[in-house]
Amino acid sequence: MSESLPAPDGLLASVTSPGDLKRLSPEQLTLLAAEIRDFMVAKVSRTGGHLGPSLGVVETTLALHRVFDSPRDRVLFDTGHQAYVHKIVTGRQGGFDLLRQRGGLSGYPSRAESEHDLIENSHASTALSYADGLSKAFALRGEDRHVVAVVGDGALTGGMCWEALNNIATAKKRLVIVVNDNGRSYAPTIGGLADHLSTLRLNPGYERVLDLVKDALGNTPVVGKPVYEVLHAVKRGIKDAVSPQPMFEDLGIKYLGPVDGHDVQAMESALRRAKGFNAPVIVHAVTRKGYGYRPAEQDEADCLHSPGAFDPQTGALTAKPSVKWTHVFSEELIKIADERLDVVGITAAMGEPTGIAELARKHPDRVYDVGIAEQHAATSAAGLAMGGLHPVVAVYATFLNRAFDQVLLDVAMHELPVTFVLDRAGITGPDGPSHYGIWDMSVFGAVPGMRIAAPRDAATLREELREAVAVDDGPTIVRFPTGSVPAGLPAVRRVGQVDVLREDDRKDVLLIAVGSFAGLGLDVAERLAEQGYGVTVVDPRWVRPVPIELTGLAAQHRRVVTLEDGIRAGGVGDAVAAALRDADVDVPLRDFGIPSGWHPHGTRAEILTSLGLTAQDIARDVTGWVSRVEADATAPAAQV
Ligand SMILES: Cc1ncc(C[n+]2csc(CCOP(=O)(O)OP(=O)(O)O)c2C)c(N)n1
Ligand SMILES: CC(=O)[C@@H](O)[C@H](O)COP(=O)(O)O
Ligand SMILES: [Mg+2]
Repeated sequence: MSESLPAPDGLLASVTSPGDLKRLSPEQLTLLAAEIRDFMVAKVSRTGGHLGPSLGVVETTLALHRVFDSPRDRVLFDTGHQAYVHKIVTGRQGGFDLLRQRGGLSGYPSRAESEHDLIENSHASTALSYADGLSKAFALRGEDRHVVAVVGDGALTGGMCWEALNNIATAKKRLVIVVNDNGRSYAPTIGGLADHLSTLRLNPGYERVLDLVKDALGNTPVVGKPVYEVLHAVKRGIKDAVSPQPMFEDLGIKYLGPVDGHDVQAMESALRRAKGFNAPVIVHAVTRKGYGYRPAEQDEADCLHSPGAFDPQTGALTAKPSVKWTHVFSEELIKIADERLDVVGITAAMGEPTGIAELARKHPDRVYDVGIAEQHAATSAAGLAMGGLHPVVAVYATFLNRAFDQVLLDVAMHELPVTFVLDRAGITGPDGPSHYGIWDMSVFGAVPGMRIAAPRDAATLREELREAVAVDDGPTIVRFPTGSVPAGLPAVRRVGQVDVLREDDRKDVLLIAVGSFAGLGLDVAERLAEQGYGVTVVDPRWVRPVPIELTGLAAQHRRVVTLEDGIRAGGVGDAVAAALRDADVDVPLRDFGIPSGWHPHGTRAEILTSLGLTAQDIARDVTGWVSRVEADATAPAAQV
C-alpha cells in the first residue's frame, strides 16, 4: 500500500472516463494504479466487498480501457466481482461510500449505473457465452466494434466457458479474451486446466522469444518464400522448445502470453496485438489476487476475496465474531462423517465459505473440490452415490439453480441418496438479485422424490442434516440463510414431524412459519394475539413434500397463514394450499413470501422490510385479510 492516501487532487480525481486514461504517461499510470489501490482499500475497508479480486486487476483494467473504446467496444467481466476498477475509471468513484448498500453502488456491473456495464449476473462462467453471441451480432450487423471478455482462472473451470470456447473457435469472430490468471478462486484453483495455465505461466512467453528471433532475423534481406519458411519453422520450433503448446491454440484460438498482468505497458502491448487480430484471441494475464495490499496478498484463505469491514492498516475484520449457520453445519457434518464412512463432501470452489473445508481438513480424502462446476458437482455426486457413498454437496442456494437438470434427472430420477446443503438460502442482501437464494423451494420442490428441510435454528439444523443423510432412496435439500444462527426456538410439542412452537385453543389462525422465518412467525402471532386472535405457530421442518400433519392441523383452525423466505410462486404456501385442496380441507389460506422478481441489493433486513415481510406488516395484512374473508362469508352470494 502506498505511503499515504492520494491527495484529494491526485490523478485519480482527474479520471472520470476511460478517455482520461489515454493521455497518461507510463509514470502517471503507475501513480494512478497506486492511488486506485489506496482508494479501494480505504473504501472497501468500510463497506466490505470484493477487494482481493479487484486489487488483482488494476493494471489490466487500465490497459483494457486505454486500448479499447468502451462503451462502443464492449468490455465484459465474468462474475463481475472484480469490476471495482472498471467502475472507478468509468465515473463512479463517488458511489463507493455506499458500495453494496441499499440505493448505493452495486457490487457488480449494473446497466442502470453505466453505459459501460453489461453483464449483471454474478454467477461465474457466463462471460464467454455472452461474448460469443455479442461478437456474432457485431459481425452480422457489420458493426466495427470489439468485444473483450475478462474471465478468471476459476471461472474457466465452469463448463459454460468450454461450451463457449468451442463455439468461439468455430465462429472465428473478432473477440479478445483476457484470462485473468491469479491461480485462485477462493483457494488455489483446482483441476487440469489450472495445471495447464500454471505450466504456461511458468514458461517464458514464446511470443517474446519469437520477437527476439524475428528481430535477429529482421535484417535478413527479404527474399520472399525461403525467409518466410525459415521464420515459420523457427516459430514452430520455438513453440515446441520454449513453452508447452497452449491448448487454446489446439482449439483454434490464438494465444498471447503469458503477460505480466501488473505491467500496464506489457498488457497494452498484448492487447493492441490482440485487437489487431480479426479472430478470437486469448491474452493470458498473470496476476496476483490482492496485489499491492499486503494483508490481502498474505491472506492464505482467500486473499481477502470478499471481506466484511476491516481495519485498513492490518486487514483485520472488524465485525464481532458470531456463530454462523455455516459453522453449525460444518461442525455437525464432521460429526456425521466420523460416524458414517460413506459420507463424503463436495464443494464447487467454495470450501471455506460453505464450511466443507473443515471436513477436508479432517478427512482430506473424502472431500472433492470440483471447481466452479455445480452441474458437474450434482452429477458427480450421483456417481458417488451409485458407488455406494452418500455425498453432501454444499453450495450457495443461488448456484444450485444452474444444476436443476442434473438434480432432476441425474440424481432424483435415479432415486440417489445425495444431500444438497444450500447455504445463503433466501434473501442474502449485499450481493443483490443474482445472489438471492429464493428459488430453491419452488424450483426443487417440483422435483419428484425430493425432500426439502428448512431448519429454524442450530438444533434443528443439526437434527435435519442427520435426517437428510439418513435418507437412502432419493435426494434431500437442507437450506438455511446467510449470517448468524438465531437463538434456539424450542418446540412445545411435536405433531408427527411438525414442531408446534406456540398454540392457542381458540384456533383462529394456523401460522406455518418456514425455517428462518419461525422467529418472524412468533412475532406475528404475538401481534395478532394483542388484537384478540388465537394463533398456533408451527414449523414444518421438512417443507417438501408437505407434511400430512399440516392438513390435520389446518382442519382444526379457521384460517391458515404461511411464511417463507423463498418465492411465493410454487413455494411452500402454494404447496400447502394444494395439499389442503387434495385433502378437501376448506380453510382460507394466505401465503407470505418473496415476490418473484429482481430485488435490489441492501441488507437482508432492508430488503425484507421493503417487501413487507416484517411482523408489523404481516400482522396488519393478516387482520385485513381476515376481515375481508369474514365479510365475504356473510355477504349474499354475488348475482351473476
Ligand atoms: C456459478 C458460481 N459459483 C460460485 C460462485 C462464487 N464465486 C464468486 S467469485 C469465485 C471465484 C472466482 O475465481 P476467478 O474466476 O478465478 O476470479 P478471481 O476471484 O480469482 O478474480 C467464486 C467461486 C459464483 N459467483 N458463481
Ligand atoms: C462473487 C461471489 O459469488 C461470492 O464472492 C459472494 O459474493 C460471496 O458471498 P458471501 O459474502 O455471502 O460469502
Ligand atoms: Mg482467479
